[in-house]
Amino acid sequence: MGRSLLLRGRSFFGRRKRPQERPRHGGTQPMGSGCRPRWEMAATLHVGRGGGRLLRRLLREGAPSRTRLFFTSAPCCRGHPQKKRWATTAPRIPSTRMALQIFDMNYGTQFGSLWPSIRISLLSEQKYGALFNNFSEVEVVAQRLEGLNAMDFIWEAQKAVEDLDSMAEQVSGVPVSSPGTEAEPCEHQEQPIFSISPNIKCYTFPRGDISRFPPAKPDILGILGYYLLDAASILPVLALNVQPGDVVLDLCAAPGGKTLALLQTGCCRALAANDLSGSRIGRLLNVLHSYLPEQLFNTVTITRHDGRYWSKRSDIRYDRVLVDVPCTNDRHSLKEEENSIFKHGRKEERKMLPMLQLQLLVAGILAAKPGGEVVYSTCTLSQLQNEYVVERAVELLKIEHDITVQVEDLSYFRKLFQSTFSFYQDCRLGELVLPHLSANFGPIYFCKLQRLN
Ligand SMILES: C[S@@+](CC[C@H](N)C(=O)[O-])C[C@H]1O[C@@H](n2cnc3c(N)ncnc32)[C@H](O)[C@@H]1O
Repeated sequence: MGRSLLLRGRSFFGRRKRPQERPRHGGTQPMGSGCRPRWEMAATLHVGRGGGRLLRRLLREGAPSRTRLFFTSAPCCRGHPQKKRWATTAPRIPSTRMALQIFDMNYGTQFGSLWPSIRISLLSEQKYGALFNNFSEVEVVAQRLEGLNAMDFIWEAQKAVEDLDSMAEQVSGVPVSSPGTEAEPCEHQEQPIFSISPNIKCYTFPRGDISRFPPAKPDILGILGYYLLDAASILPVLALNVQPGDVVLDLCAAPGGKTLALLQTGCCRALAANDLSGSRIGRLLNVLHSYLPEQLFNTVTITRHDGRYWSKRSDIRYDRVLVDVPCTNDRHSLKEEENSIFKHGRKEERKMLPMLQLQLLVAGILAAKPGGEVVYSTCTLSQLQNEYVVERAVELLKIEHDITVQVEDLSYFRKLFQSTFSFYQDCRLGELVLPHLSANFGPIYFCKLQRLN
């Protein structure tokens, strides 16, 4: 590709000129404007192949005195269009802005008229929940949280549904099921059975209340009373419906919010917490040490493997598997430059995310025993990383492993938790919590699958 060199005056490539060398009227002064420029030479060289060599020689040996060198974007002598050249210092668009541009393009189409409201919520301050630590001084911590006017949204939701059910019973005279109970099949029974992991408590401030939780304090044993997280990220753990004696795998576990929630159930006979990242495993270990008594450590195994190849490493088949995959992490990507997947150099990695997610989900399902249950979750709104991944995994397991997977209905989550979260109504397979200014949690997508054979 040819390039052209414009030779004018002197001073090139960053060397500061002495004041007497500087043209009095500025270097861009047009010729013939009445002021006599002090440049001795002004020339444009059109150079084809070998232009780089010429430039290096000029730099080494020095250009003629009072000569300025410029690259121009003039077409080269062969008439080919000039390739645009970027200085290495050209400012790059910040990752947060890049993320917003891409979201506007994709989510504008995906969510239509809902997008402006989701967008402003994503750009506003996020709301937190306090995951209650059952292994701390429970009464003191509960009093402290209730004193702040926060409520356990899981208990509130179950109570509200129980109240509705008993009202319905009184009106119809037909018994209806309650949350968390496996009722006998019954012809009259049309209410769904709410099956959620037990013993998990998570405090939130009421809708519209944007108060913040103070940091948790250690008790006399040094154990912290609650863990702050996006309250919607508890929903995938609730959906997993861990039962007493279950052997559980958390395939992408670090930094450990959901691992901690799984342990709060008190149901895990054994829990394998795995992650690929060593530094994030360090954070997971810190979390477990800060929140659990030592005797509970016997039930937890921490490993650092590539989750995609899990079943090649372990023969254990699990009752429950959580696959909380890496994703575009939408809220974080709009706020933080650091570690952003939208950084210039991470474009390829970003494009490959759905493939990585698919591989992790397939590995998670292969690690489940027949009849076992798997929850797939992300913190993105992207259909490509959510529903498409689930669809592809179901197809792939059938074709390549002859394994049948059934997607389970989680629509009762919408009814149960409607007063705390804003749910998207048009998901086909799973559930999606949409950020909303009055309940600024999420985005969290979760979908439950059962391995049938
Ligand atoms: C969304 S985060 C998990 C958050 C965690 N479940 C929690 O609640 O704190 C996704 C995690 O997947 C891990 N990861 C990425 N690629 C992985 C792989 N191939 N195998 C296992 N873990 C992986 C990342 O290091 C990251 O910690």
